[in-house]
Amino acid sequence: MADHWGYDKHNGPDKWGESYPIANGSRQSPIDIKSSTTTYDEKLTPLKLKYDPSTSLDIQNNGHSFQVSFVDDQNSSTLTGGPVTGTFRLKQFHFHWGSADDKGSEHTVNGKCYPAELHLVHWNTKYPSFKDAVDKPDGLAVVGVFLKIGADNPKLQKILDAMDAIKSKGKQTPFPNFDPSVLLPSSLDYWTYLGSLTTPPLLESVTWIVCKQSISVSSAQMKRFRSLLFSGDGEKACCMVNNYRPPQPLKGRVVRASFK
Ligand SMILES: O=C(O)Cc1ccc(OCc2ccccc2)cc1
Ligand SMILES: [Zn+2]
Repeated sequence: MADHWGYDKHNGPDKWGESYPIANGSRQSPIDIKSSTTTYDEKLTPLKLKYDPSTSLDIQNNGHSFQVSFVDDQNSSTLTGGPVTGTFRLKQFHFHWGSADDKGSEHTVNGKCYPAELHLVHWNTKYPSFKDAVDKPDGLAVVGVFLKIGADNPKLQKILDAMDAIKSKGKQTPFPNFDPSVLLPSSLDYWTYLGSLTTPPLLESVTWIVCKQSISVSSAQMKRFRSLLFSGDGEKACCMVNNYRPPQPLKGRVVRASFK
């Protein structure tokens, strides 16, 4: 792929395998979660997410999504329990969304798409840093939360208010004192399986933890997400929409449920 990867016809998910052969690997993400074929595992413990708002740093448009990054030099914001062993540190969260309310999530449930999906990215502290963890089979744990069209979600307001400052690729602005736990659903029941990054380099290093319960977002709020640009200042404006990879083959993997 001559140019950088993206989500267009010429550089999108169907083309990623040309530069990243692992795109056709044995544990790629996302997947369609077929609830009737998941297995309840009583050994799965509750997910423990402990987030310290003082670790939130900035919000940026990276040309593929927008992401909020966190200070990760201590165990201040962590994921423990659930399907993982040890302590994973929060590095960043970002979203994937569509050009309309009928698509946008990466994981699907019984073939159903949601208009957006939140990913909270954590790395395993058995490794010295995110960069060391990102290519290890047990390196990352990503919590996925579906966004479902409903009432305005006031918990998204701080993020939406920052969007004007990060409209185009490369823009970044301080984003202090944000508690990502306000974005979690009331129930932390989850599905879990072994998968990958859903963007290049598509590394097969993610323990996925997908929440069964969604959070709300209004159509008007989704329109604000779609006002962001993939393009940088001075480039032909290209709306940031459909930044999602479609479901990938399960290839014999088991999806476990933390709930009956
Ligand atoms: O949440 C996802 O979509 C999975 C995902 C998780 C982490 C991630 O990090 C980007 C990154 C990968 C490798 C090196 C540097 C940065 C990219 C994607
Ligand atoms: Zn993601």
